[in-house]
Order: sequence, then structure tokens, then C-alpha cells
Amino acid sequence: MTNVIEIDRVTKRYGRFTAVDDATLRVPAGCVFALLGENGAGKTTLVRMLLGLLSPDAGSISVFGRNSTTHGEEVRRLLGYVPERPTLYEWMTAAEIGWFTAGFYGDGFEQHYRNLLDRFRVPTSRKIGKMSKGMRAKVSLSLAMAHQPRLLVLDEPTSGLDTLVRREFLESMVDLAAEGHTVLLSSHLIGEVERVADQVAVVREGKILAVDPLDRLKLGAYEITATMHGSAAAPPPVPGTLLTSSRRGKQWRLLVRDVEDEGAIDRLADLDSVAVVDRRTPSLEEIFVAYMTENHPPSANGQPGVLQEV
Ligand SMILES: Nc1ncnc2c1ncn2[C@@H]1O[C@H](COP(=O)(O)OP(=O)(O)OP(=O)(O)O)[C@@H](O)[C@H]1O
Repeated sequence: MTNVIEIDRVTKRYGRFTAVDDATLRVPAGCVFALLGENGAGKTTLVRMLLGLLSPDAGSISVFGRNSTTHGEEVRRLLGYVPERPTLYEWMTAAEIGWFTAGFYGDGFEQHYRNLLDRFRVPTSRKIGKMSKGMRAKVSLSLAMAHQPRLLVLDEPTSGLDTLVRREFLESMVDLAAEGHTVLLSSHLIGEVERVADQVAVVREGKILAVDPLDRLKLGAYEITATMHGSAAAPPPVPGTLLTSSRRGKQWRLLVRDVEDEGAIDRLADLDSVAVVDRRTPSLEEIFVAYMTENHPPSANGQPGVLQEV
């Protein structure tokens, strides 16, 4: 599978603060790829480097095989970008801003733009300054999509939007990926990511902690509750990769992932130290919280993270 984006060992510092720390990532063509991380994780910094608007201090980024730092203009022409807070000319109408932007792109832009406005039910004659937040966001998305880019980059695109507009946004992303386009979505909203993403990179404090197809992240994950015979007993040796562990009295709660054989969990009950074992599938939110609260080493080379026991 070809990669649309290749990020290789990229670091970005603001003064002495490291916002992106040795990040490596591959975004394959034709998927919705989510950068999932809390506020301040470094997502926007990564996106701005990808667009060639910021230069990395170390490492390199290529988009469609072009170096973002040296060929930023070319890269920006090839993709569509929806920033977190779109800046649009307030005095223009939706139609005028389309006509204006069409000057930077080839034939067909304006027609596609108008079709998108129509699809999102944005009145073409309304001035941007008189639009609601959701309507502005739809104009911004229509502008980004109108030249039919093979890659659409969206930085927290639905923040502050109501449920219906958010749903329309997310649906259009899924549609785009189905048509073979690639969508890179930065978000801190687990529900949003869970709904649309094919692949997820978990970002924390500038580091990529894990990169996985969404279903793989959830499929091999379990919360194991092991009741021990003695209250001082150590947790049983669980299969897979341990994400978090906590103890209350005789009971250990262990969140694991990458478990290939769930029978191995049930067999923990055969151990002399274990009285009862229970297991359930955790939500993506619980897995994400585990990553956000524990001290995990970053994943290597954009591959799924290998995590230490805690
Ligand atoms: N120009 C800057 N100068 C100094 N520090 C910055 C600058 N831009 C961002 N930062 C810091 O870098 C870190 C990463 O910021 P960034 O905006 O990339 O995170 P984010 O994951 O996009 O967060 P959010 O979801 O809140 O937008 C934050 O701690 C932020 O305060």
C-alpha cells in the first residue's frame, strides 16, 4: 500500500519546550487516519509541519513524495486543509469567497464548491460575517474539498459545532475515504475518532505512543479482573501487553491489549494464586485514557506501540 504521508523522526521545539518529539508515522492512501490526543499533545504542530508552515528541528516529512519543508507550496496546493479556527474574509459572501479562491485552482473548482455549499445547505448570498460557526465551518470544508484533493487534512474540524453539523462533517470524511481519498483528522474526541477512523495514532506530549487500525486497537484489548487468594499477592502474569494495573484489596484490574488468545485469560484461573478471573472488552475511551495516564514509551517507526508493564 502506498503512503500518502511519511513522517520520519520529526522533532519540533518552541524554545526549550519540545512540542513534537521524535515522531514517526505512515499514513496509507484511502483511509481516514486520526491523530488522537489531548489538548496540547502536539497535533497542530505536526499538522503545520506537514503543510510546510513550520519547519521541523529534526527529521523530515513528505506528502505525496514531496518534502513539506522544501516544497511546502506544492504540498499545500495538492491537499485540502481545514484549520481549527478558519480565517475567512468576513465581508465576502459564500459565493464570492468561492470565486476568489477559484483563482488559485484549476477549472471546475467553483462548480464543485457550489455543489458542496448546496449539499451542506449553505446560502450562497450570505456574508461570512453573518454566518453561524457551523455554517462557516461548512464553507471552510467546501473550500478545502472543492479542488478534489487526494488528501484532506482537518485539524479539530468539529470543535464547537453542534451534533448535526458534526455528523455531516464526519459523514463527508467517510464518503471521501470510500472514494479513495485520504483524510487526516486531528481530534481529542474519542467518540468522533471511533466513528470514522480506520487508523489511529495516539499522541501524548509530542510522542506517538501507538499506531493501529481502530479495530485492532479494540479487538485484542481486555479488562481483566483477577481476585487473588491473598491481598498482598502480585498480579497474575497476563497475556498481551499490559497498559494499566490497579489493585483494590484482593482484586487486580488489569487493562491489556494485543491478546491473541482470550483463552489464555481464562486459564489464569488455574493458577494457585488466583481465585476468580473475569474479563470484558474495554471501550476505546478506556484504552485511550490508559495511554494518557500511564508512562508508556513511544512506538517505534510508526509501528504499533510496544508498551512496558506498569
Ligand atoms: N508558537 C508556539 N510557541 C510556544 N509554544 C507553543 C507554540 N505553539 C504551540 N505551543 C505549545 O506546544 C504544545 C503543542 O501545541 P499544539 O497546538 O501542537 O497541540 P494540539 O495537540 O494541537 O493541542 P490543541 O488540541 O489544544 O490544539 C502546547 O503545549 C502548546 O502550548
